[in-house]
Amino acid sequence: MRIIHSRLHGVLILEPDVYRDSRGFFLESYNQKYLDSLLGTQTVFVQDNHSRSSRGVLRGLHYQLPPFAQGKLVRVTSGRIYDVAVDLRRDSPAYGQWDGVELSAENHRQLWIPPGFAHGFLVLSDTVDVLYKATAYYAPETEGSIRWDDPTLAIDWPLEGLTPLLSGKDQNAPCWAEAKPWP
Ligand SMILES: Cc1cn([C@H]2C[C@H](O)[C@@H](COP(=O)(O)OP(=O)(O)O[C@H]3O[C@@H](C)C(=O)[C@@H](O)[C@H]3O)O2)c(=O)[nH]c1=O
Repeated sequence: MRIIHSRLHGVLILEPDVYRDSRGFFLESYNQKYLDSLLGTQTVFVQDNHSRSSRGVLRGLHYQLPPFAQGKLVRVTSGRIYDVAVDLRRDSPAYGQWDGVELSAENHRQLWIPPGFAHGFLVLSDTVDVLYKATAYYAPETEGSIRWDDPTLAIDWPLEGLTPLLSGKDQNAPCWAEAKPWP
Protein backbone atom coordinates (compact mmCIF):
# COMPACT_ATOMS: atom_id res chain seq x y z
CA MET A 1 0.00 0.00 0.00
CA ARG A 2 1.33 3.43 -0.90
CA ILE A 3 0.10 6.44 1.06
CA ILE A 4 0.10 9.97 -0.31
CA HIS A 5 -0.59 12.87 2.04
CA SER A 6 -2.96 15.48 0.68
CA ARG A 7 -2.22 19.14 1.30
CA LEU A 8 -5.11 18.99 3.80
CA HIS A 9 -3.79 17.48 7.00
CA GLY A 10 -5.53 14.16 7.65
CA VAL A 11 -6.77 13.54 4.11
CA LEU A 12 -4.92 10.57 2.61
CA ILE A 13 -4.72 8.94 -0.79
CA LEU A 14 -4.36 5.18 -0.49
CA GLU A 15 -2.94 3.14 -3.35
CA PRO A 16 -3.50 -0.55 -2.61
CA ASP A 17 -1.15 -3.24 -3.89
CA VAL A 18 -2.71 -4.76 -6.99
CA TYR A 19 -1.87 -8.41 -7.75
CA ARG A 20 -2.32 -9.04 -11.44
CA ASP A 21 -2.21 -12.38 -13.19
CA SER A 22 -3.71 -14.04 -16.24
CA ARG A 23 -7.15 -14.07 -14.57
CA GLY A 24 -7.29 -10.39 -13.81
CA PHE A 25 -6.35 -8.69 -10.55
CA PHE A 26 -6.77 -8.95 -6.80
CA LEU A 27 -6.56 -6.19 -4.21
CA GLU A 28 -7.58 -5.65 -0.62
CA SER A 29 -10.09 -2.82 -0.77
CA TYR A 30 -10.24 -2.53 3.03
CA ASN A 31 -8.15 -3.92 5.84
CA GLN A 32 -9.19 -2.78 9.30
CA LYS A 33 -5.88 -3.54 11.00
CA TYR A 34 -3.93 -1.64 8.35
CA LEU A 35 -6.20 1.40 8.43
CA ASP A 36 -6.22 1.52 12.22
CA SER A 37 -2.44 1.47 12.33
CA LEU A 38 -2.24 4.09 9.57
CA LEU A 39 -4.66 6.44 11.34
CA GLY A 40 -3.39 5.62 14.82
CA THR A 41 -6.91 5.07 16.08
CA GLN A 42 -9.67 2.54 15.69
CA THR A 43 -12.01 3.50 12.90
CA VAL A 44 -15.41 1.85 12.85
CA PHE A 45 -17.41 1.98 9.65
CA VAL A 46 -21.16 1.57 10.06
CA GLN A 47 -22.48 2.22 6.56
CA ASP A 48 -21.39 1.34 3.01
CA ASN A 49 -22.72 3.51 0.19
CA HIS A 50 -22.86 3.01 -3.56
CA SER A 51 -23.89 5.66 -6.05
CA ARG A 52 -23.96 5.48 -9.84
CA SER A 53 -23.79 8.67 -11.87
CA SER A 54 -23.29 9.79 -15.43
CA ARG A 55 -20.76 12.15 -16.99
CA GLY A 56 -20.91 15.69 -15.69
CA VAL A 57 -22.84 14.83 -12.54
CA LEU A 58 -21.50 16.73 -9.56
CA ARG A 59 -22.52 15.57 -6.08
CA GLY A 60 -21.57 17.84 -3.19
CA LEU A 61 -20.27 19.49 -1.28
CA HIS A 62 -21.71 17.58 1.69
CA TYR A 63 -20.92 16.90 5.35
CA GLN A 64 -22.70 15.92 8.54
CA LEU A 65 -22.20 17.68 11.86
CA PRO A 66 -21.29 15.94 15.14
CA PRO A 67 -22.48 13.66 16.65
CA PHE A 68 -23.09 12.23 13.17
CA ALA A 69 -19.90 13.54 11.53
CA GLN A 70 -18.65 11.04 8.99
CA GLY A 71 -15.22 9.87 8.01
CA LYS A 72 -15.41 8.48 4.47
CA LEU A 73 -13.26 6.01 2.58
CA VAL A 74 -14.07 6.54 -1.08
CA ARG A 75 -13.26 4.41 -4.13
CA VAL A 76 -14.42 3.87 -7.68
CA THR A 77 -15.09 0.48 -9.25
CA SER A 78 -16.02 1.65 -12.74
CA GLY A 79 -15.30 4.98 -14.38
CA ARG A 80 -13.51 8.11 -13.10
CA ILE A 81 -14.24 10.97 -10.73
CA TYR A 82 -12.52 14.11 -9.51
CA ASP A 83 -12.96 13.77 -5.76
CA VAL A 84 -12.72 16.85 -3.55
CA ALA A 85 -12.43 17.50 0.18
CA VAL A 86 -12.77 20.90 1.85
CA ASP A 87 -11.37 21.53 5.32
CA LEU A 88 -14.13 22.81 7.63
CA ARG A 89 -12.10 22.72 10.86
CA ARG A 90 -11.69 26.28 12.04
CA ASP A 91 -8.55 25.48 14.06
CA SER A 92 -6.87 23.87 11.05
CA PRO A 93 -4.09 25.65 9.13
CA ALA A 94 -5.92 24.47 6.00
CA TYR A 95 -9.31 25.87 7.06
CA GLY A 96 -11.29 26.76 3.95
CA GLN A 97 -8.84 25.05 1.62
CA TRP A 98 -9.65 22.24 -0.78
CA ASP A 99 -7.80 19.42 -2.44
CA GLY A 100 -8.82 17.12 -5.26
CA VAL A 101 -7.67 13.83 -6.68
CA GLU A 102 -8.75 11.61 -9.54
CA LEU A 103 -10.11 8.26 -8.38
CA SER A 104 -10.76 5.64 -11.02
CA ALA A 105 -11.32 1.96 -11.59
CA GLU A 106 -7.93 2.00 -13.31
CA ASN A 107 -5.79 3.72 -10.67
CA HIS A 108 -7.56 1.93 -7.75
CA ARG A 109 -6.92 4.96 -5.57
CA GLN A 110 -8.97 5.48 -2.44
CA LEU A 111 -9.47 8.72 -0.58
CA TRP A 112 -9.70 8.83 3.21
CA ILE A 113 -11.60 11.92 4.32
CA PRO A 114 -11.83 12.27 8.11
CA PRO A 115 -14.71 13.97 9.92
CA GLY A 116 -14.42 17.75 9.60
CA PHE A 117 -14.37 17.93 5.81
CA ALA A 118 -16.99 18.55 3.17
CA HIS A 119 -16.92 16.10 0.27
CA GLY A 120 -17.98 16.20 -3.35
CA PHE A 121 -17.12 14.72 -6.71
CA LEU A 122 -17.43 15.38 -10.43
CA VAL A 123 -17.93 12.47 -12.82
CA LEU A 124 -15.33 12.36 -15.61
CA SER A 125 -16.47 9.18 -17.42
CA ASP A 126 -19.70 8.16 -19.18
CA THR A 127 -20.83 6.44 -16.00
CA VAL A 128 -19.24 5.85 -12.63
CA ASP A 129 -19.81 3.61 -9.64
CA VAL A 130 -18.60 5.24 -6.42
CA LEU A 131 -18.40 3.13 -3.28
CA TYR A 132 -17.65 4.58 0.12
CA LYS A 133 -17.60 3.49 3.69
CA ALA A 134 -18.80 5.89 6.37
CA THR A 135 -18.09 6.07 10.09
CA ALA A 136 -21.55 7.38 11.04
CA TYR A 137 -25.07 6.69 9.86
CA TYR A 138 -26.89 8.99 7.46
CA ALA A 139 -28.54 11.71 9.53
CA PRO A 140 -30.05 14.24 7.12
CA GLU A 141 -31.09 16.62 9.91
CA THR A 142 -27.38 17.17 10.65
CA GLU A 143 -26.38 17.54 7.01
CA GLY A 144 -24.60 20.60 5.75
CA SER A 145 -23.91 21.50 2.16
CA ILE A 146 -21.89 24.14 0.38
CA ARG A 147 -22.17 25.39 -3.20
CA TRP A 148 -19.82 23.53 -5.51
CA ASP A 149 -18.83 26.79 -7.21
CA ASP A 150 -18.40 28.97 -4.15
CA PRO A 151 -16.04 31.78 -5.18
CA THR A 152 -14.22 31.82 -1.83
CA LEU A 153 -13.36 28.14 -2.10
CA ALA A 154 -12.62 28.50 -5.84
CA ILE A 155 -12.38 24.77 -6.50
CA ASP A 156 -10.75 24.09 -9.83
CA TRP A 157 -13.15 21.40 -11.09
CA PRO A 158 -11.93 19.82 -14.36
CA LEU A 159 -15.18 20.62 -16.15
CA GLU A 160 -13.70 20.94 -19.65
CA GLY A 161 -16.66 22.95 -20.84
CA LEU A 162 -19.33 20.80 -19.19
CA THR A 163 -22.16 22.30 -17.19
CA PRO A 164 -22.41 20.11 -14.10
CA LEU A 165 -25.60 18.21 -13.42
CA LEU A 166 -26.70 18.86 -9.83
CA SER A 167 -29.47 17.65 -7.52
CA GLY A 168 -32.10 20.22 -6.52
CA LYS A 169 -30.57 20.27 -3.05
CA ASP A 170 -27.11 20.99 -4.42
CA GLN A 171 -28.42 23.72 -6.73
CA ASN A 172 -29.76 25.51 -3.67
CA ALA A 173 -26.80 24.91 -1.39
CA PRO A 174 -25.56 27.91 0.61
CA CYS A 175 -22.28 29.62 -0.07
CA TRP A 176 -19.24 28.97 2.14
CA ALA A 177 -19.94 31.99 4.36
CA GLU A 178 -23.52 30.87 5.02
CA ALA A 179 -22.99 27.12 5.37
CA LYS A 180 -23.63 25.40 8.70
CA PRO A 181 -20.41 25.97 10.64
CA TRP A 182 -18.31 23.10 11.89
CA PRO A 183 -18.38 23.34 15.71
C1 LIG B 1 -26.36 10.01 1.54
C2 LIG B 1 -27.60 9.14 1.73
C3 LIG B 1 -28.72 9.37 0.97
N1 LIG B 1 -29.83 8.62 1.14
C4 LIG B 1 -31.02 8.89 0.30
C5 LIG B 1 -31.61 10.26 0.48
C6 LIG B 1 -32.09 10.63 -0.90
O1 LIG B 1 -33.43 10.16 -1.08
C7 LIG B 1 -31.21 9.85 -1.84
C8 LIG B 1 -30.13 10.70 -2.50
O2 LIG B 1 -29.46 11.44 -1.48
P1 LIG B 1 -28.46 12.61 -1.83
O3 LIG B 1 -29.02 13.44 -2.92
O4 LIG B 1 -28.09 13.29 -0.55
O5 LIG B 1 -27.21 11.77 -2.38
P2 LIG B 1 -25.76 12.31 -2.76
O6 LIG B 1 -25.87 13.65 -3.37
O7 LIG B 1 -25.08 11.25 -3.51
O8 LIG B 1 -25.10 12.49 -1.32
C9 LIG B 1 -23.82 12.02 -1.05
O9 LIG B 1 -22.89 12.89 -1.69
C10 LIG B 1 -21.53 12.56 -1.47
C11 LIG B 1 -20.69 13.61 -2.13
C12 LIG B 1 -21.20 12.33 -0.05
O10 LIG B 1 -20.12 12.64 0.44
C13 LIG B 1 -22.21 11.56 0.75
O11 LIG B 1 -21.94 11.61 2.13
C14 LIG B 1 -23.61 11.99 0.46
O12 LIG B 1 -23.83 13.29 0.99
O13 LIG B 1 -30.59 8.82 -1.06
C15 LIG B 1 -29.86 7.61 2.07
O14 LIG B 1 -30.88 6.90 2.23
N2 LIG B 1 -28.74 7.35 2.80
C16 LIG B 1 -27.61 8.09 2.68
O15 LIG B 1 -26.60 7.82 3.38
